[in-house]
Amino acid sequence: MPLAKSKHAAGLGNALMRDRFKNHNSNMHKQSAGGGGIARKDQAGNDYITPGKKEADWMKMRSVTEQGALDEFLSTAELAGTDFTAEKMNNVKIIHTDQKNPYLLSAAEERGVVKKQNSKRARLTVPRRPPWDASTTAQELDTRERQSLLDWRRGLAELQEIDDLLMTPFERNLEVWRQLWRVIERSDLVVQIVDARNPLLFRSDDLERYVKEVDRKKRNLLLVNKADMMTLEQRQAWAEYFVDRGINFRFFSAELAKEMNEAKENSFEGLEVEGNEDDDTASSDADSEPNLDKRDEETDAERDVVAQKMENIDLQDQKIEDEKWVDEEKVDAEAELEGVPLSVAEQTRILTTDDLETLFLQHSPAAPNASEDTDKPTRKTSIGLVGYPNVGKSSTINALLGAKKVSVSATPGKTKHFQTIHLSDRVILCDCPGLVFPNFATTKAELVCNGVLPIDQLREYTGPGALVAQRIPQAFLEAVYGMKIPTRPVEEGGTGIPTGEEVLRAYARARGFSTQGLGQPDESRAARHVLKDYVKGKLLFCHPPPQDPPIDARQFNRDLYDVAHLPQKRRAHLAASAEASLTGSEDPSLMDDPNMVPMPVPQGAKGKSLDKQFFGPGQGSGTVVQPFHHKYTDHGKELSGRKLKMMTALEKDIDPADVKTNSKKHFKANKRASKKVRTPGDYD
Ligand SMILES: Nc1nc2c(ncn2[C@@H]2O[C@H](COP(=O)(O)OP(=O)(O)OP(=O)(O)O)[C@@H](O)[C@H]2O)c(=O)[nH]1
Repeated sequence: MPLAKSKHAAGLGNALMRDRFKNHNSNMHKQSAGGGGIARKDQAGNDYITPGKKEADWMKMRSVTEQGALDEFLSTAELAGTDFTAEKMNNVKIIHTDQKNPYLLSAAEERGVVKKQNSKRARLTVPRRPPWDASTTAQELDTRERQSLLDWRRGLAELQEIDDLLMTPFERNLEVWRQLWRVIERSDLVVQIVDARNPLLFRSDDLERYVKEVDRKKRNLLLVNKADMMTLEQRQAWAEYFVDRGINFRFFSAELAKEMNEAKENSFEGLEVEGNEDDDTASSDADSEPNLDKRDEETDAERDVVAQKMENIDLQDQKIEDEKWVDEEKVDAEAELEGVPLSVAEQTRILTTDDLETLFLQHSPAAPNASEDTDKPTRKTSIGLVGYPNVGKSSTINALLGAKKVSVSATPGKTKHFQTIHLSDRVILCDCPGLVFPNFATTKAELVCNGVLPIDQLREYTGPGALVAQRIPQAFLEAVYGMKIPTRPVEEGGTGIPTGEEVLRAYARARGFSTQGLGQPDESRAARHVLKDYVKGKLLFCHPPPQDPPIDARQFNRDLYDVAHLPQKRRAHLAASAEASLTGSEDPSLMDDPNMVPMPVPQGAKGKSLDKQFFGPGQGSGTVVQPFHHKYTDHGKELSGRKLKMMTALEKDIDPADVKTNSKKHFKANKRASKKVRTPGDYD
């Protein structure tokens, strides 16, 4: 029998191997056939497959950022069109294994790294298009472009490998850079869009230099998008930083602009309905408000929201007026050069789409030399829009167009081809594919938190998890997620701030995410959810501008963690809880939830220190999503009996194995059943 068993086992193993390789080979065969690849044999009898034209076209616009060692080596060799052996010698990588903390840096280490980065910053360049003229053939230009990109990549590889500096996963695909070159060549104004939460990570100052190299007359603008995520104070701090460095910048929020567009549209629709006398629902009495009376509740609610939005927009204008006391003399250096002196109030204002279009028109080709008899430019003003994936280029264009003409994605990397959009008969927009510029980063964890490295493929989550725990105050995390984060007491060595592990375990328990086997809280899965919330801005953190001594980041962000920044549903819970405590009545949903933590209610109706311009109800709340309801469920039904006991045990940190079961047989059945338990998060 034992012989028979082992024979059987060996047979199965071999069969599996045969099966796997058979499938693999046939898949490969199918792929190469489907891609239109051409198979060749060299003199030594080796097989080569080159991608067919169809496949190459599809592949060439793919964004190439992070490459494995082999891919990097192969593509470098391909660009160089040279011999593999020689390239291999130049590309030897030194792997450092002696780092104390592989994921995060201590404050002292970070200072050291930043100092080193600053000394090498001049080498962070974007690739230049090699010079060409009418006599250059397409073939020659192609070769020169490849050579230029190769030289550039070698320079950056040196920074990474010899100087041991961590960099953003910058774009390596020549096709994508070619798109950027075209956009720059066409544009009168190149708008670099950056995420307001960390403008310097997303900004390439060398790009601005390059724009000027191409043509001195071209202008640069740093458009700090997602400014709805900042307080006025934060915008002031950044404005000061940009002004000091002569950077031409403006704040914008595609999200707010969209809300304003919608509010306007809705109010127009409202007016139309009210004014429509042919409407069946209209009363014959012209003095009354017949249509309003006849509207259903939903429409009334919509009107309230629109009215609230319009009120906030008025508030914004009022506040801008109020702010004019601020030093009117201080002007933006480059803006002044361009003849547009800006007050500090203007610098910190979030532009509307109309403002932005007016700003674009100031860069009309005819504008600088416009004489009395030529008030019309000879051609449309070209505006290039450039930036990392997901900074909001499509949203900005949509907001400018006032209607959905370009699809907006929540996944990075949607815009892949440079496209032109006629904004008006005077302005044309050139939308460049999202591309990652070479920049320094302190840790990979930082890149993950900034949405530059994708979360779905994340294996090392403890570093980014720790950053979230350090940055977002515990009370806010607890209030957003309706959970309690148990932390190690200070007497036992705790720091008073939860660790990443503590946050992720608490979240996993609250959502019922547990690992297979021992059923421990699934921190990895929790990390993916929490990090996505951070990237979306549901867990909000804005980087302060660098200065010496550094600005305290917690202090800089303190006004972002109040009730007004909680998701709508959590706010409703808190309001109900406050009311219940005043009236003495019980709100079962809150009283039953032992993990619900009260948030400090801010002074004043909306919080004393809030930037009311942009954080009124509904304003800039695009980042807020519905929080989960903290109840264990099985296919939508609330858990009961043993399953609930198991989950509760997990929550209390009791080993589920210690939970009493009715019988062994019953336990096995439950175990089988519990494998099928899916929480709504499984399908996220
Ligand atoms: N809060 C807030 N979110 C924004 C703003 N602008 C864009 N977003 C969000 O950011 C995400 C990315 O926006 P997109 O417009 O698709 O970004 P993109 O730069 O065009 O991205 P690619 O198409 O990948 O190049 C979306 O989830 C938007 O809702 C803004 O001003 N405020």
